[in-house]
Amino acid sequence: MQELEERIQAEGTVKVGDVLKVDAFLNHQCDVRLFDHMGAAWAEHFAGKTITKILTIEASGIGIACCAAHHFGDVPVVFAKKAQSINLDGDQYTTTVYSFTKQKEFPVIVSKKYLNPGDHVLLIDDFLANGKALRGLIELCEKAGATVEGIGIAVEKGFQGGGDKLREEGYDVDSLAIVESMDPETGKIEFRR
Ligand SMILES: O=P(O)(O)OC[C@H]1O[C@H](OP(=O)(O)OP(=O)(O)O)[C@H](O)[C@@H]1O
Ligand SMILES: O=c1[nH]c(=O)c2nc[nH]c2[nH]1
Repeated sequence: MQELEERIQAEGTVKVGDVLKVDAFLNHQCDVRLFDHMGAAWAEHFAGKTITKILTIEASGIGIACCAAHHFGDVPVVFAKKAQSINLDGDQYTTTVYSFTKQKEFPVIVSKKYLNPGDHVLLIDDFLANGKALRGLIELCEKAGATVEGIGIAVEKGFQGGGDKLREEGYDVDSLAIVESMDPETGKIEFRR
């Protein structure tokens, strides 16, 4: 998606440790017009599929998923929580995920009320790096008996391999920008073509 690639080139910075910082528009300050355009791009890609629910993971996937939902008939958006809470009651599907930016393991929890065997799920997230967050969401869907119809990602770091492994396994992964290489010393960012 050209608009997203241009924003990354204009406002993104490359940090050591394979971190691309795009918090001016994607995952701290949020450009909702851009999010809307991203939702439209995923709707075009997944046009032939029936989507009954969007599933994401807190925190950074939530805003993007909510904007995308408008393009899928305002389907419900469910986000997996990364901490237990007195506000979480009843039976839950749980697993654990290693967080790329926080560098520690988190529980990942969805109430059984909000993920069902009849659901046809689109997974949405801001970043795809090693694929840990998506693996957690896929596991929750498997536990619920829900079908993963596709995966919509804003920025995939292709050189970390998580996305290509999922594609090899047959998942339909639509990443709107795939960073093939990035250099913290020069700041150069190259996209997959
Ligand atoms: O493919 P992976 O290696 O799993 O990396 C991608 C995940 O990393 C980030 O989550 P993180 O927990 O780091 O931060 P967040 O709380 O801002 O969502 C991002 O939001 C994705 O969920
Ligand atoms: O802001 C972010 N930058 C990244 O490079 C990244 N990788 C996973 N999650 C990420 N979030």
